[in-house]
Amino acid sequence: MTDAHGTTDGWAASAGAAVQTPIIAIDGPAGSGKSSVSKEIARRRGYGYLDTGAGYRALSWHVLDLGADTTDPDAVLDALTSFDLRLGLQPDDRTVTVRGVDVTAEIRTPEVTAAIAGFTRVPEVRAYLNGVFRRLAGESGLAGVVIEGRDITSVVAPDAPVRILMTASPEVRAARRGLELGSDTGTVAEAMRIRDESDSHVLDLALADPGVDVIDSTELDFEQTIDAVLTVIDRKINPKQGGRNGR
Ligand SMILES: Nc1ncnc2c1ncn2[C@@H]1O[C@H](COP(=O)(O)OP(=O)(O)OP(=O)(O)O)[C@@H](O)[C@H]1O
Ligand SMILES: Nc1ccn([C@@H]2O[C@H](COP(=O)(O)O)[C@@H](O)[C@H]2O)c(=O)n1
Repeated sequence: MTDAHGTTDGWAASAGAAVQTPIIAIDGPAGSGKSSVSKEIARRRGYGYLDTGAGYRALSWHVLDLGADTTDPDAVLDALTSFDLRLGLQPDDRTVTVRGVDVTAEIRTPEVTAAIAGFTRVPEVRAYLNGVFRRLAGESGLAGVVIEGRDITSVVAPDAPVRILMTASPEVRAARRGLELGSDTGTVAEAMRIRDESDSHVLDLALADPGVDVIDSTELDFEQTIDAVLTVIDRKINPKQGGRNGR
């Protein structure tokens, strides 16, 4: 596990500074496949995997645990002073701790998930978390880090050599998530609609930045999606080889 409060040498100090660790930046709406695809890419390429949503979830848990109001910007900013977050970068270790407490399961509860929306529009909070994410990736010493979230291609790592926006139709995303959770697709679809709406201020699905590759997995199975992502990575990181599969 890596300490989120490490020193700030190198590229981690600011968004535009020199990047030593190649970043694969992946964004997408809820259920678009970001985390499952990013983890598999990290496994196959020996990269680290950084789930920025887990950072937002951990902060939500922390503020609630302090008994503070997640919709009060001052309370959330106060809470940052005691936010001792540890996030693993190994794709098969999802452990998240806050102040030494293992919150890996708690951060996925509906209560914690719902409370995140209270502070995601506070610029200082986003800037703080972005600094944490950049430090974690920049100090990892790994051959590469796949960072996934909502604003990675646009804000956290706009200079990343590989930037991908993952999409899938709302119906397909809800069906996949419903299958995963064993839940009713209609209920899942409604929860996703609410989250997509709330997240629309950080992720504009209609407007991928120039240079961002859009991968729509609506008609793709998991393996085909991985193949599409690897093709983009190889085209962007090893352009002289003409990309994976000669593309
Ligand atoms: N191409 C695909 N074909 C079939 N199933 C897929 C595909 N891509 C992802 N899935 C499945 O869809 C579900 C949602 O994927 P995942 O959890 O990776 O989404 P996410 O974008 O990280 O969601 P969230 O933002 O809510 O965490 C998972 O069960 C995953 O295995
Ligand atoms: N870069 C990010 C990542 C996440 N969020 C917010 O956190 C919520 C949970 O994220 P998951 O990836 O675990 O679903 C998400 O709905 C966003 O509100 C964010 O703002 N920026």
